[in-house]
Amino acid sequence: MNQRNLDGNSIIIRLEMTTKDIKFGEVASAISEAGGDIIAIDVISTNQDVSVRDLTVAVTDSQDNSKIIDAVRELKGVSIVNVSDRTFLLHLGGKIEVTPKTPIHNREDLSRVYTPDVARVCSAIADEPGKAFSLTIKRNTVAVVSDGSAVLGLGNIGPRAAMPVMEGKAMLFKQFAGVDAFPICLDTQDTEEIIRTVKAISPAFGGINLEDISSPRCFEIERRLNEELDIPVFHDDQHGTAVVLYAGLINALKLVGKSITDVKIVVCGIGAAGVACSNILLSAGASRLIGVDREGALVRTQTYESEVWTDYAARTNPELETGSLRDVIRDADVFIGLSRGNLLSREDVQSMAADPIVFAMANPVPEIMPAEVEDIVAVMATGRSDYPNQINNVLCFPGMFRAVLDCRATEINEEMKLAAAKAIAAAISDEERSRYYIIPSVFNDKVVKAMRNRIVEAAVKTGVARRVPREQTRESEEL
Ligand SMILES: NC(=O)C1=CN([C@@H]2O[C@H](COP(=O)(O)OP(=O)(O)OC[C@H]3O[C@@H](n4cnc5c(N)ncnc54)[C@H](O)[C@@H]3O)[C@@H](O)[C@H]2O)C=CC1
Ligand SMILES: CC(=O)C(=O)O
Ligand SMILES: [Mg+2]
Repeated sequence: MNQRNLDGNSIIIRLEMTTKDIKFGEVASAISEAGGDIIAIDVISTNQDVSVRDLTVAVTDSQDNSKIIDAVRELKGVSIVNVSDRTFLLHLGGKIEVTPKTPIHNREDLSRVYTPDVARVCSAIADEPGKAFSLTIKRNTVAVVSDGSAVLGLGNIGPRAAMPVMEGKAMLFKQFAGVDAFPICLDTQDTEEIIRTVKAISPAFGGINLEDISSPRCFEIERRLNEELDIPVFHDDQHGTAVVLYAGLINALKLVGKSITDVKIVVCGIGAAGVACSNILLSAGASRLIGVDREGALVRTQTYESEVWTDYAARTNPELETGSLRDVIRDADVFIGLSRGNLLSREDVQSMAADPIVFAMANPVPEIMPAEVEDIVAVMATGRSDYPNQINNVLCFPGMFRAVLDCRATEINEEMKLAAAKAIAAAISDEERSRYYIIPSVFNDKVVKAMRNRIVEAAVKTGVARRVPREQTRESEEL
């Protein structure tokens, strides 16, 4: 696939051609001159006079769309019936639905799934609330909760606009780990109201995945919910990202022959993801870690309004470096971006130490595009699925929640996160590891299974599992 297709979208143009006035080759040349690649042609109907076709055209950005459409519109003998964007088509009507497990054929079925017989099941749960795990969707269902305040790198775009991301996560939960997930976007950004609401909806769920809630509110919301609920609450932008980042860094450092205890690491964007990623690296032994946000490097000699930053500065930047990203990135071995797109320049990367590792993880646009530094980095990773080395929390949350639902964990602790990171890193053997392959693909079906078993083991060992899944022992032996 060429770079144009990797970077862009595609549109489908349905056009009607009058055969006496124009040949298809002329349409194809006009599209190509306007910057589009025709990647598929479907003939919808044709007769002696008129031919209707759908052309799927790869384009780099929305500006190209109008250029291409205008170029086709100007051709004599062609009229555009409609233009559709394939991504938008995929979202029409939303991406998930609820499907019953068994059909209701007759009155007897009806009485069993609903009233009157359902009342016996309700009473059994009322007598013994723990039975909710075996007799309702709780045992396999997770709420994906957002307030729309930090959606990808798009910022505070609100709960309605956050829904496509949360629906997408629900699809991934199901496809990769068989977990049922509900997208729930709340029309409030008030910490107390979010906590109250999540607690109120929690009886239906075996776990809560908090998503795209901005810092610093996300820290308090997660802490309080974990204290007040008996099911795991996991802010994925913090811990899911940290787990996958650590897994990727284990393999990247092996490639360049450097140790986490020695390398200088610069983390850009000290928000939800940046704080959690820094924490996991510090607990793995990183000693020369510097955080940078909008106002420059965080350093303990300064005071910050945010308690989180004050605490962060106290635990990092031992050499008290000050200044902008450009200043502190000099001689760094590792750059980790969890901020916004296009913040890092080629010159910044050139000023890093030999064999630089660049993890530009902002979505959808990374801090620097791989093409700009491909020739000068040892290892490059982004959060995107259209480049090699996707460091994205999608590699963590399906396996993590599969494990906690299977063992009915009450929480997700540090041991369980480290077990997850090690299982992900170990999916790549010494022979397989390369600068383009430091992290397994989300389509590698061994990853969820390996993670699940190691996380359940850690949960049992640390006493947070309410049951040991029957297949655990057998599967652990297989791996
Ligand atoms: N690849 C992955 O798996 C993940 C990627 N991300 C990406 O990381 C980014 C941050 O996400 P969150 O931590 O959830 O958001 P957040 O809103 O909690 O944090 C973003 C931080 O970046 C800082 N920032 C913004 N502009 C900056 C600049 N010019 N220089 C330095 N810092 C700047 C903000 O001040 C804030 O502290 C987003 O782009 C998101 O898409 C987040 C989670 C997972
Ligand atoms: C991947 C993800 O969770 C994010 O970019 O926010
Ligand atoms: Mg997110």
